[in-house]
Amino acid sequence: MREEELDLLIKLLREAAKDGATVDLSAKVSTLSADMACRMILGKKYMDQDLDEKGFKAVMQEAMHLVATPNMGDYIPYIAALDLQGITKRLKVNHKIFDHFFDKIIDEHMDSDKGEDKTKDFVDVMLGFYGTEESEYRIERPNIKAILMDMLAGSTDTSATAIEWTLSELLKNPRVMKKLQMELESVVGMKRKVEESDLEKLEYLDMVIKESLRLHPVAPLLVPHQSTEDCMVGDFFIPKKSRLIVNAWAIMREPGAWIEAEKFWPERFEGSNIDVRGREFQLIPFGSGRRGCPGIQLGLTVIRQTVAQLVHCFEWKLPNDMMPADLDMAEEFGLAMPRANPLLAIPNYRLSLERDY
Ligand code: HEM
Repeated sequence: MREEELDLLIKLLREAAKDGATVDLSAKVSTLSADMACRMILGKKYMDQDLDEKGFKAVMQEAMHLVATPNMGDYIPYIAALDLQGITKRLKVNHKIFDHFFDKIIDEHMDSDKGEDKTKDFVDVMLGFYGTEESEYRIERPNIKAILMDMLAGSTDTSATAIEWTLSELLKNPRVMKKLQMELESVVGMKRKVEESDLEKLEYLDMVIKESLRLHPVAPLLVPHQSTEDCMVGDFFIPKKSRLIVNAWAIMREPGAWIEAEKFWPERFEGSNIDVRGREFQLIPFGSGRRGCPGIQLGLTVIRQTVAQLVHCFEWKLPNDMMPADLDMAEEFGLAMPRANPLLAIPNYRLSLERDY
């Protein structure tokens, strides 16, 4: 189903390429990522209006923004009830929108055909444990909704943000774009599209994505953690129950840990065993340890497959004869850190397929 969704996007971009049109890549990738996530988690695609008139992306980004905004009430508990920044009020409105949406999805799944040969999606699996007395895993409707929220929030904005930053860096660095296209030409060839099974052979692609996640971590401050016991970190005493915020963005640009830390230079990973799984603390785009990201494998597959396909199928240039060096790379604040301004580019189809897809 991931392949089907990506094929739809490629088809749309081929039409744009015929007209020489400029494409809003940020919007296209965001829709792709939301559609993939909905199909994998909820079993089908939902239209923007199914959630709210503002649309899926806007409502999800509002949630991300609100949970990342420092709330004075967390630090001065006796003013929390006053909700001086209006965060609680806005979160309640946002929560209601998701709550109705998830109720609708659960009801649809409960009413749908339970035939033996029906392919089960993630919601069906959870409903298998719903209210049962027999299983040790018993979950109720609020648990299902919370898990759905985690899965959707974890998988939509994150992959889309990582893809838009990688494409931005490639457009800003034509040398790297060319080198990646040459790797794709030699591994995949110009007569077919990239398959998921090609990904493990694409070593330069892997370095490009690592380098992009290093400079543009999707969750720059990870997710707030709390210490379960008193401990020492270096010379610092951290009391039990402290809120801990890890500045992954700063760690991954730390000049003591990286040569020319600000430079986009994928070759730094050549022959290096530093990976993104949080075993080496200088590269932690998915966090580390027991509360590290559980969706890492899926996230990496979606990013690799999408970037590889877009770069293999099309030449890209910036609109209005903009020079690569002039591409703006401003960041937007939130739990996730997308581009502040959409990435616009003009595609030009470059494959000569043996068969049309
Ligand atoms: C590019 C893709 C992704 C990136 C960069 C990413 C990044 C992260 C980061 C940095 C954290 C916090 C880790 C920490 O604080 O140590 C996290 C947590 C989490 N991620 Fe991801 N993620 C991605 C994709 C996904 C996907 C596809 C899913 C689910 C399908 C997912 C589900 C989660 C969940 C549930 C948590 C919370 C884990 C916990 O608190 O125990 N993520 N992710």
